[in-house]
Amino acid sequence: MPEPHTSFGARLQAAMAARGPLCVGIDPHPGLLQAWGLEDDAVGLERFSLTVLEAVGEQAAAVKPQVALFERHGSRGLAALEKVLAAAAGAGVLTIADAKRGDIGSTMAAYAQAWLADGAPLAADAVTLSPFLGYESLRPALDLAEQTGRGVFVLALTSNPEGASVQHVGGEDSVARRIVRAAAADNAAARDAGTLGSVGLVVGATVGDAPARLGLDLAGLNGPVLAPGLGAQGATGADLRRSFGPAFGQVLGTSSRDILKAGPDAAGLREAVARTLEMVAG
Ligand SMILES: O=c1ccn([C@@H]2O[C@H](COP(=O)(O)O)[C@@H](O)[C@H]2O)c(=O)[nH]1
Repeated sequence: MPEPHTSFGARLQAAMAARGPLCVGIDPHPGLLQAWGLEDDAVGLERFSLTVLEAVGEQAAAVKPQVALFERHGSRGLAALEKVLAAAAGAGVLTIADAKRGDIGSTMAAYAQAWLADGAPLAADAVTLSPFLGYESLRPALDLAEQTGRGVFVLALTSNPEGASVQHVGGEDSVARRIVRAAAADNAAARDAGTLGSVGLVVGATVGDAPARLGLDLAGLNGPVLAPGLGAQGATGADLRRSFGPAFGQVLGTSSRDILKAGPDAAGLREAVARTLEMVAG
């Protein structure tokens, strides 16, 4: 019989307890590549990403490669991403592929295979998903993540101001609230087992009082909350505490550009992560 997996929720919970509640984004923007003296090509992407991983992998609870910035280089960019994901796995650093996938169920199964199957070239520890086709359309990914000990982060309240025009709709029964409720139901077994569930949500660090105004029970989610928006988008550690209240302990803050601009010097990157961690943990 195959060994049972330790769930993503449990692994992330342990990493956050050991290293602090910070995820470092690996976003190789063309401007950053140039500032680091790298070419805007697959070699540059790989060098950039491995530099980040080697410098700060041990400080972060997870790293989050932004898939779009690899995809813009086609197959060579994706080959670079495969190497980065493999290097992180080898170094024991959890990876969240920020791919924001979502599709009708039959095709969703293929996206799930791509990011969450054992042995898949692009397998990460978790992937971000978009529930715009309906939360249940994500079921193939939710099921495969559970089978393989991986996780997902479903967009609920995104960090961009335009997100409100969809996510806040519905008053008492807002779109965001439905997503939170559905994810909490999927984490019920983990709650009963006393661990953090593997179905996480994305709620931006920039959303202010929206979680309270919309009545989101994020503490009841019993899963991790990935909170992008720190630094470059203007959010602070104090914003996280204000927005998430009793769910603050589940929050994994994430920052990309604000940390990455300190590279390529490894000491500079480490200092930027330490400063961000201090701001988040308070
Ligand atoms: O609501 C969301 C969901 C994802 N993101 C992603 O996080 C990083 C943020 O980068 P910064 O440089 O720290 O602003 C980026 O990859 C986004 O696609 C988000 O910002 N908001």
